[in-house]
Amino acid sequence: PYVNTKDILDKANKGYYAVPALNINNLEFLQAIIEAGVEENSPVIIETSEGAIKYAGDGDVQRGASLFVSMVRAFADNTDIPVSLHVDHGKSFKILMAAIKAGYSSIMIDASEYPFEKNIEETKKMVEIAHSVGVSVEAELGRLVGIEDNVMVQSHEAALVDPNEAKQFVEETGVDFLAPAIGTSHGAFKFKGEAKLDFNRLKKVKELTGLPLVLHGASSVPEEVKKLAEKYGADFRGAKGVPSDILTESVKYGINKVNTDTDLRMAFIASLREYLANNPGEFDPRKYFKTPKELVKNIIRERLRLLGCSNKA
Ligand SMILES: O=C(COP(=O)(O)O)NO
Ligand SMILES: [Ca+2]
Ligand code: NA
Ligand SMILES: [Zn+2]
Repeated sequence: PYVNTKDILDKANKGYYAVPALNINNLEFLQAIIEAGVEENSPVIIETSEGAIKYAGDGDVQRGASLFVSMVRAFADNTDIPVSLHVDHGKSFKILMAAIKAGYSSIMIDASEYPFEKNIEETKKMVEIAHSVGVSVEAELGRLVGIEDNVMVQSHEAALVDPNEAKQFVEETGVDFLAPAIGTSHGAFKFKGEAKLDFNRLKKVKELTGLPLVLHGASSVPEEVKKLAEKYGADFRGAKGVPSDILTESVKYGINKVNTDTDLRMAFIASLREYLANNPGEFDPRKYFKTPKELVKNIIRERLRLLGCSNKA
Protein backbone atom coordinates (compact mmCIF):
# COMPACT_ATOMS: atom_id res chain seq x y z
CA PRO A 1 0.00 0.00 0.00
CA TYR A 2 0.85 3.70 -0.43
CA VAL A 3 1.62 5.03 3.05
CA ASN A 4 2.92 8.09 4.90
CA THR A 5 6.71 8.14 5.38
CA LYS A 6 6.13 8.86 9.09
CA ASP A 7 4.37 5.48 9.50
CA ILE A 8 7.38 3.66 8.02
CA LEU A 9 9.89 5.63 10.11
CA ASP A 10 8.00 5.49 13.42
CA LYS A 11 8.02 1.66 13.10
CA ALA A 12 11.73 1.70 12.21
CA ASN A 13 12.44 3.96 15.19
CA LYS A 14 10.62 1.61 17.57
CA GLY A 15 12.22 -1.44 15.95
CA TYR A 16 15.79 -0.07 15.93
CA TYR A 17 16.26 -0.57 12.19
CA ALA A 18 16.56 1.72 9.18
CA VAL A 19 14.86 1.98 5.78
CA PRO A 20 16.68 3.23 2.67
CA ALA A 21 15.23 6.29 0.93
CA LEU A 22 15.98 5.64 -2.73
CA ASN A 23 16.13 8.40 -5.32
CA ILE A 24 14.50 8.00 -8.73
CA ASN A 25 14.39 10.05 -11.92
CA ASN A 26 12.71 7.49 -14.20
CA LEU A 27 10.73 4.24 -14.42
CA GLU A 28 13.64 1.76 -14.45
CA PHE A 29 15.03 2.73 -11.01
CA LEU A 30 11.48 2.59 -9.56
CA GLN A 31 10.98 -0.91 -10.98
CA ALA A 32 14.26 -2.08 -9.42
CA ILE A 33 13.33 -0.61 -6.02
CA ILE A 34 9.86 -2.16 -5.90
CA GLU A 35 11.15 -5.58 -7.04
CA ALA A 36 13.86 -5.55 -4.35
CA GLY A 37 11.35 -4.46 -1.69
CA VAL A 38 8.87 -7.15 -2.65
CA GLU A 39 11.54 -9.87 -2.72
CA GLU A 40 12.82 -8.77 0.71
CA ASN A 41 9.31 -8.14 2.09
CA SER A 42 10.55 -4.70 3.16
CA PRO A 43 9.07 -1.19 3.33
CA VAL A 44 10.60 1.22 0.82
CA ILE A 45 10.81 5.03 0.68
CA ILE A 46 10.99 6.48 -2.81
CA GLU A 47 12.36 10.01 -3.02
CA THR A 48 12.75 12.58 -5.78
CA SER A 49 14.94 15.67 -5.71
CA GLU A 50 13.70 19.00 -7.06
CA GLY A 51 15.83 18.32 -10.14
CA ALA A 52 14.00 15.03 -10.70
CA ILE A 53 10.63 16.78 -10.49
CA LYS A 54 11.76 19.41 -13.05
CA TYR A 55 13.18 16.63 -15.26
CA ALA A 56 9.97 14.57 -15.19
CA GLY A 57 7.80 17.57 -16.06
CA ASP A 58 10.22 19.18 -18.52
CA GLY A 59 10.21 22.20 -16.23
CA ASP A 60 6.50 22.00 -15.34
CA VAL A 61 6.87 21.03 -11.67
CA GLN A 62 3.19 20.28 -11.08
CA ARG A 63 3.22 17.85 -14.02
CA GLY A 64 6.50 16.32 -12.82
CA ALA A 65 5.23 15.84 -9.27
CA SER A 66 1.92 14.40 -10.46
CA LEU A 67 3.74 12.01 -12.81
CA PHE A 68 5.85 10.60 -9.99
CA VAL A 69 2.80 10.19 -7.73
CA SER A 70 0.97 8.31 -10.52
CA MET A 71 3.98 6.08 -11.23
CA VAL A 72 4.64 5.25 -7.57
CA ARG A 73 0.96 4.66 -6.77
CA ALA A 74 0.64 2.34 -9.78
CA PHE A 75 3.09 0.08 -7.92
CA ALA A 76 2.17 0.89 -4.31
CA ASP A 77 -1.57 0.33 -4.74
CA ASN A 78 -0.86 -3.16 -6.11
CA THR A 79 1.69 -4.54 -3.63
CA ASP A 80 1.66 -5.68 0.01
CA ILE A 81 4.80 -3.79 1.02
CA PRO A 82 4.46 -0.24 2.40
CA VAL A 83 5.66 2.34 -0.13
CA SER A 84 5.97 6.11 0.41
CA LEU A 85 7.00 9.02 -1.83
CA HIS A 86 9.13 11.87 -0.46
CA VAL A 87 10.52 15.16 -1.78
CA ASP A 88 14.28 15.16 -1.16
CA HIS A 89 15.99 18.50 -0.34
CA GLY A 90 12.97 20.67 -0.99
CA LYS A 91 13.98 24.35 -1.08
CA SER A 92 11.44 25.87 -3.48
CA PHE A 93 8.02 26.71 -2.00
CA LYS A 94 6.51 26.23 -5.47
CA ILE A 95 7.91 22.70 -5.84
CA LEU A 96 7.00 21.71 -2.26
CA MET A 97 3.41 22.92 -2.75
CA ALA A 98 3.19 21.13 -6.13
CA ALA A 99 4.30 17.90 -4.44
CA ILE A 100 1.81 18.28 -1.59
CA LYS A 101 -0.97 19.01 -4.10
CA ALA A 102 0.07 16.00 -6.23
CA GLY A 103 -0.19 13.65 -3.24
CA TYR A 104 3.36 13.02 -2.01
CA SER A 105 3.55 11.20 1.35
CA SER A 106 6.17 13.56 2.79
CA ILE A 107 8.49 16.45 2.03
CA MET A 108 11.92 17.57 3.16
CA ILE A 109 12.16 21.32 3.69
CA ASP A 110 15.92 21.89 3.49
CA ALA A 111 16.64 25.32 4.95
CA SER A 112 19.93 24.08 6.42
CA GLU A 113 22.04 26.66 4.63
CA TYR A 114 20.27 29.49 6.48
CA PRO A 115 21.05 30.68 10.02
CA PHE A 116 19.40 28.63 12.77
CA GLU A 117 16.46 30.99 13.39
CA LYS A 118 15.56 31.17 9.68
CA ASN A 119 15.82 27.38 9.38
CA ILE A 120 13.28 27.17 12.22
CA GLU A 121 11.01 29.75 10.58
CA GLU A 122 11.04 28.09 7.13
CA THR A 123 10.61 24.60 8.57
CA LYS A 124 7.77 25.65 10.90
CA LYS A 125 5.91 27.21 7.98
CA MET A 126 6.12 24.03 5.85
CA VAL A 127 5.22 21.81 8.84
CA GLU A 128 2.01 23.78 9.42
CA ILE A 129 0.99 23.52 5.76
CA ALA A 130 2.03 19.87 5.31
CA HIS A 131 0.48 18.66 8.59
CA SER A 132 -2.81 20.39 7.71
CA VAL A 133 -3.17 17.86 4.87
CA GLY A 134 -1.56 14.82 6.54
CA VAL A 135 1.86 15.10 4.89
CA SER A 136 4.92 14.45 7.08
CA VAL A 137 8.05 16.62 7.14
CA GLU A 138 11.84 16.17 7.27
CA ALA A 139 14.31 18.99 7.95
CA GLU A 140 18.10 19.25 8.13
CA LEU A 141 20.35 20.74 10.80
CA GLY A 142 24.01 21.46 10.12
CA ARG A 143 25.39 21.44 6.60
CA LEU A 144 26.75 18.61 4.45
CA VAL A 145 30.08 19.07 2.75
CA GLY A 146 30.04 18.28 -0.96
CA ILE A 147 27.89 18.63 -4.01
CA GLU A 148 24.26 18.83 -2.99
CA ASP A 149 22.56 18.12 -6.28
CA ASN A 150 24.84 20.57 -8.21
CA VAL A 151 25.07 23.03 -5.32
CA MET A 152 28.64 23.00 -3.96
CA VAL A 153 28.67 23.72 -0.25
CA GLN A 154 32.13 25.11 0.54
CA SER A 155 33.72 22.84 3.12
CA HIS A 156 34.52 25.81 5.37
CA GLU A 157 30.75 26.40 5.68
CA ALA A 158 30.20 22.81 6.69
CA ALA A 159 28.92 22.85 10.20
CA LEU A 160 28.06 19.65 12.00
CA VAL A 161 24.82 19.53 13.94
CA ASP A 162 24.69 21.06 17.45
CA PRO A 163 22.65 18.56 19.50
CA ASN A 164 21.27 21.25 21.84
CA GLU A 165 20.01 23.20 18.84
CA ALA A 166 18.36 19.98 17.62
CA LYS A 167 16.18 19.73 20.73
CA GLN A 168 15.02 23.35 20.40
CA PHE A 169 14.57 22.95 16.63
CA VAL A 170 12.30 19.92 16.99
CA GLU A 171 10.24 21.50 19.77
CA GLU A 172 9.72 24.76 17.86
CA THR A 173 9.03 23.29 14.41
CA GLY A 174 7.09 20.06 15.06
CA VAL A 175 9.10 18.34 12.34
CA ASP A 176 8.49 14.56 12.05
CA PHE A 177 12.02 13.39 11.25
CA LEU A 178 15.39 15.13 11.25
CA ALA A 179 18.62 14.95 9.23
CA PRO A 180 21.55 15.88 11.54
CA ALA A 181 24.77 16.62 9.64
CA ILE A 182 27.37 14.28 11.18
CA GLY A 183 30.12 14.25 8.52
CA THR A 184 28.67 12.70 5.37
CA SER A 185 28.41 14.49 2.03
CA HIS A 186 26.56 13.90 -1.24
CA GLY A 187 27.99 12.25 -4.31
CA ALA A 188 30.74 9.68 -4.95
CA PHE A 189 33.70 11.52 -3.40
CA LYS A 190 32.83 11.69 0.27
CA PHE A 191 36.00 11.44 2.28
CA LYS A 192 39.48 12.80 1.59
CA GLY A 193 40.96 10.41 4.13
CA GLU A 194 39.34 7.64 6.16
CA ALA A 195 35.54 7.58 6.48
CA LYS A 196 34.47 9.01 9.82
CA LEU A 197 31.08 10.09 11.23
CA ASP A 198 30.49 11.99 14.46
CA PHE A 199 28.59 9.32 16.44
CA ASN A 200 28.77 11.33 19.67
CA ARG A 201 26.68 14.08 18.12
CA LEU A 202 24.33 11.49 16.61
CA LYS A 203 23.75 9.78 19.97
CA LYS A 204 23.06 13.14 21.66
CA VAL A 205 20.60 14.23 18.94
CA LYS A 206 18.75 10.91 19.38
CA GLU A 207 18.63 11.24 23.17
CA LEU A 208 17.44 14.86 22.99
CA THR A 209 14.83 14.46 20.22
CA GLY A 210 13.72 10.79 20.19
CA LEU A 211 12.74 11.29 16.52
CA PRO A 212 13.46 9.05 13.54
CA LEU A 213 16.78 10.41 12.18
CA VAL A 214 17.99 10.63 8.58
CA LEU A 215 21.49 10.00 7.20
CA HIS A 216 22.16 11.95 4.01
CA GLY A 217 25.07 11.13 1.74
CA ALA A 218 24.88 7.48 2.82
CA SER A 219 25.99 5.73 -0.39
CA SER A 220 28.82 3.22 0.01
CA VAL A 221 30.29 3.27 -3.53
CA PRO A 222 30.80 -0.56 -3.54
CA GLU A 223 34.27 -1.53 -4.85
CA GLU A 224 32.93 -4.11 -7.31
CA VAL A 225 30.62 -1.52 -8.90
CA LYS A 226 33.43 1.02 -9.17
CA LYS A 227 35.70 -1.61 -10.77
CA LEU A 228 33.02 -2.75 -13.24
CA ALA A 229 32.39 0.84 -14.36
CA GLU A 230 36.12 1.54 -14.71
CA LYS A 231 36.63 -1.70 -16.68
CA TYR A 232 34.30 -0.25 -19.32
CA GLY A 233 35.71 3.26 -19.49
CA ALA A 234 34.34 5.18 -16.49
CA ASP A 235 36.70 7.50 -14.62
CA PHE A 236 35.70 7.23 -10.96
CA ARG A 237 39.19 7.71 -9.48
CA GLY A 238 38.97 8.84 -5.85
CA ALA A 239 35.37 7.70 -5.44
CA LYS A 240 34.73 6.65 -1.84
CA GLY A 241 31.52 6.15 0.15
CA VAL A 242 30.32 5.24 3.63
CA PRO A 243 31.57 1.71 4.50
CA SER A 244 28.85 -0.81 5.45
CA ASP A 245 30.08 -1.23 9.04
CA ILE A 246 29.77 2.53 9.58
CA LEU A 247 26.24 2.42 8.14
CA THR A 248 25.20 -0.33 10.57
CA GLU A 249 26.81 1.60 13.43
CA SER A 250 24.80 4.72 12.49
CA VAL A 251 21.60 2.61 12.68
CA LYS A 252 22.64 1.41 16.12
CA TYR A 253 22.94 5.04 17.26
CA GLY A 254 19.56 6.11 15.91
CA ILE A 255 19.50 6.55 12.12
CA ASN A 256 16.21 5.26 10.62
CA LYS A 257 16.17 6.68 7.06
CA VAL A 258 19.27 6.19 4.87
CA ASN A 259 19.32 8.37 1.74
CA THR A 260 20.83 6.45 -1.16
CA ASP A 261 21.17 7.91 -4.65
CA THR A 262 24.79 7.64 -5.84
CA ASP A 263 24.99 3.84 -5.37
CA LEU A 264 21.98 3.32 -7.63
CA ARG A 265 23.37 5.65 -10.29
CA MET A 266 26.85 4.02 -10.21
CA ALA A 267 25.38 0.51 -10.43
CA PHE A 268 23.15 1.43 -13.36
CA ILE A 269 25.88 3.12 -15.38
CA ALA A 270 28.47 0.38 -14.65
CA SER A 271 26.13 -2.34 -15.93
CA LEU A 272 24.96 -0.22 -18.88
CA ARG A 273 28.59 0.40 -19.93
CA GLU A 274 29.27 -3.35 -19.76
CA TYR A 275 26.14 -4.22 -21.76
CA LEU A 276 26.78 -1.65 -24.49
CA ALA A 277 30.45 -2.72 -24.82
CA ASN A 278 29.38 -6.36 -25.24
CA ASN A 279 26.35 -5.73 -27.46
CA PRO A 280 27.41 -3.13 -30.03
CA GLY A 281 24.45 -3.85 -32.26
CA GLU A 282 21.75 -3.54 -29.60
CA PHE A 283 19.36 -0.59 -29.59
CA ASP A 284 16.27 -1.97 -27.81
CA PRO A 285 15.98 -0.18 -24.40
CA ARG A 286 14.14 -3.20 -22.97
CA LYS A 287 17.38 -5.10 -23.55
CA TYR A 288 20.09 -2.60 -22.63
CA PHE A 289 18.21 -1.40 -19.50
CA LYS A 290 17.52 -4.96 -18.26
CA THR A 291 20.87 -5.90 -16.68
CA PRO A 292 21.41 -2.40 -15.22
CA LYS A 293 18.02 -2.73 -13.50
CA GLU A 294 19.11 -6.15 -12.16
CA LEU A 295 22.33 -4.75 -10.69
CA VAL A 296 20.49 -1.82 -9.07
CA LYS A 297 18.00 -4.30 -7.60
CA ASN A 298 20.82 -6.42 -6.16
CA ILE A 299 22.48 -3.36 -4.60
CA ILE A 300 19.16 -2.38 -3.01
CA ARG A 301 18.49 -5.92 -1.75
CA GLU A 302 21.87 -5.94 -0.01
CA ARG A 303 21.13 -2.54 1.54
CA LEU A 304 17.70 -3.64 2.82
CA ARG A 305 19.35 -6.60 4.59
CA LEU A 306 22.20 -4.46 5.94
CA LEU A 307 19.81 -1.88 7.43
CA GLY A 308 17.61 -4.55 9.04
CA CYS A 309 14.34 -3.76 7.25
CA SER A 310 13.98 -7.09 5.42
CA ASN A 311 10.76 -8.86 6.50
CA LYS A 312 9.58 -5.70 8.28
CA ALA A 313 6.86 -4.91 5.69
O1 LIG B 1 21.66 12.27 0.58
C1 LIG B 1 21.26 11.87 -0.49
C2 LIG B 1 21.99 10.84 -1.33
O2 LIG B 1 23.32 10.69 -0.91
P1 LIG B 1 24.38 9.85 -1.81
O3 LIG B 1 24.92 10.79 -2.85
O4 LIG B 1 25.41 9.39 -0.84
O5 LIG B 1 23.62 8.70 -2.44
N1 LIG B 1 20.10 12.32 -0.98
O6 LIG B 1 19.40 13.27 -0.32
CA1 LIG C 1 21.31 20.84 3.03
NA1 NA D 1 15.32 13.73 2.21
ZN1 LIG E 1 20.74 14.42 0.83
